[in-house]
Amino acid sequence: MLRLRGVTVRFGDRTVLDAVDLDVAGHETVCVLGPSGSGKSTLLRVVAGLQPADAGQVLLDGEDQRGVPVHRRGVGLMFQDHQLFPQRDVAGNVAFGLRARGVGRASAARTVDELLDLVGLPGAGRRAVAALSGGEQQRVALARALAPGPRLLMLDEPLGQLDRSLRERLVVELRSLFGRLGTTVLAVTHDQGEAFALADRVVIMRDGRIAQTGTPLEVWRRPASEFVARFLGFENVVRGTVGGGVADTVWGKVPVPEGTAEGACGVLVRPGGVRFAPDGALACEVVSRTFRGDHVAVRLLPVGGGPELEASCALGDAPEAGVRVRVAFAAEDVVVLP
Ligand SMILES: Nc1ncnc2c1ncn2[C@@H]1O[C@H](COP(=O)(O)OP(=O)(O)OP(=O)(O)O)[C@@H](O)[C@H]1O
Repeated sequence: MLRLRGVTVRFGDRTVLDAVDLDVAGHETVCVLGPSGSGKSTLLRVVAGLQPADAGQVLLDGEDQRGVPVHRRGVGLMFQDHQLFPQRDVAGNVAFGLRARGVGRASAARTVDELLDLVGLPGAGRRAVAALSGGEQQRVALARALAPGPRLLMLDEPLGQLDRSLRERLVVELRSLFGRLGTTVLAVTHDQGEAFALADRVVIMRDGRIAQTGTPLEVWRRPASEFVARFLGFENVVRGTVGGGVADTVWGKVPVPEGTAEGACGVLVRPGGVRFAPDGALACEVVSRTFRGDHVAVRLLPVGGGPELEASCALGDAPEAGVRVRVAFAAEDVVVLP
């Protein structure tokens, strides 16, 4: 449905998008994730036609979009600050794109009612937008973006300004809504929880390039690089040298998955794979423990040197700060990075 080929954008001598290739299939929800300044919004703007590319192609349903203006691309946009028209009521906002396309008043009103039902605001048409909560305004913005029936819906930080619990609820609602409507969605967020909950596929960007793409599970299980691992919040990453089924690291020998190529690599141990064991080879001192809801994150400082590491343990099992422990590493939670 959407195909980017070698899309490059430069601002002065800075390359903000660097030969990006990306495909989004019909009915797919793809979330672009990445640190601030990695080029996520620029990517959306190029697809929308708000930013010309210096090189490369944007194809929608196989058609090159070069020279096609924003309003002829058939894409819906919803930006972070959702810019509702304060002087119009809810229905007036949602109907805006329909009326602009010459849809008759009665037909537009029917569509508005349907969309308000869909986004969970039935009967809200006559309400003033200024009197709505942030989450309600977000739903109105979504209904407005959906109203013209865009072939591609693009969301830039769609839930950015909402509080956490509302975001978590809306993300579930959005996913189910997109599933029911069969909408194709390209969304940008810096919040990995949001991206992982919403997306069929995530794209992680770094400095204008795609660092990894895959299903949330694939990316979570097998980050492709140290950058992606750290971006996802994994901190137990060290250099190592693989030989004979283990990696030699500053934390001692770490078991690696069968078939791992020998030689220099990065080693990621997920916190769940750092196990307390009386016969564990690595002696550590507990630096801190932090309650995380369903587990406790325990920071450990290796007694013999090397960077701190984090263990995840069950609520009742966390050792106290200052205690000496021994840890072993579980091979199934070790990921070898290039
Ligand atoms: N019109 C512009 N002129 C010059 N530089 C720009 C322009 N628009 C964006 N940039 C720069 O391009 C880089 C990428 O910006 P972009 O907004 O795409 O990043 P982002 O990943 O969406 O970041 P954020 O998460 O902070 O919104 C940034 O360094 C930004 O300063």
